[in-house]
Amino acid sequence: MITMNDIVREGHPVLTKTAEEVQLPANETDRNTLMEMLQFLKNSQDEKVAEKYQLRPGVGIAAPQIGIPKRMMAVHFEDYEGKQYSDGYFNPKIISHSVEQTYLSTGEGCLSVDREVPGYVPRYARITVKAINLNGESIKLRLRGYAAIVFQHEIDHLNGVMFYDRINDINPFEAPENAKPCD
Ligand SMILES: CNC(=O)c1cccc(C)c1Nc1nc(N2CCN(c3ccccc3Cl)CC2)nc(N2CSC[C@H]2C(=O)NC)n1
Ligand code: NI
Repeated sequence: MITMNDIVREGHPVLTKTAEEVQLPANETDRNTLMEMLQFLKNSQDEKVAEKYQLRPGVGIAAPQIGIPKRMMAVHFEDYEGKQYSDGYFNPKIISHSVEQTYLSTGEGCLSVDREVPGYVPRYARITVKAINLNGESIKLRLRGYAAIVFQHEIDHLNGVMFYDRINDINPFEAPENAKPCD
C-alpha cells in the first residue's frame, strides 16, 4: 500500500521533470500502480485508515509524486454539485479550455509540499480532457470548477509544474484576469 513514505517531496528532481507517456495497452505493473494510487486517495480520506497510517488527505495524485515519471494520475472526490469522480487515468491531455479562469479562494495544497504556500492559483475555469481510464476505455471529460482545478493540478505534475509556480509573486492574492473564485 502507498503511504506518506512513498510520497516524494519538493526538491526531488522527479517533480520538475516531464513524465513519459505510458505504453498502451497498459501493462500489469502500470495498472497495479495506478490502482494503488487510487486506493491511496480513498485511504487518505478514510478517517480511521488515515489516522492509523498517518496519511495526509488528498483528492488527486500523479505518478511522479511516488517517484514514477509516467503520465498517470488518479482522482477521488465529489465536486461542489455532488458529482463523484473516482478513477485512474493514463496519458491525460487537456484538448481544449476556456479563456475564463478560476481559482480556489483558499489556495491549493499538495501532498508533495509540506508547507502552506499562500496565494491564488489561476486555473482554466473549464477544460476538456482526453485520457485512457483504468478500464482501458478512451474517455473525454468536460470539467469545470473544483474538478477542473484538481485535474489541472495533477496534469501539471506530469509536466513538472508545481501549484506555487503559478502564484503571482508580486501579489499572491491578486484575483487573476477574468477569473471568478470556484468556492
Ligand atoms: C493552502 N490551502 C489549502 O490547501 C486549502 C485550505 C482549505 C480548503 C481548500 C480546498 C484548500 N485547498 C486544497 N484542499 C484540498 N483538500 C481539501 C481537504 N480534503 C480532505 C480533507 C480531509 C478529509 C477528506 C478530504 Cl477530501 C483533501 C483535499 N486539496 C487541494 N488540492 C489542490 S488540487 C489537488 C488537491 C489535493 O489533493 N491536495 C493535496 N487544495
Ligand atoms: Ni500536488
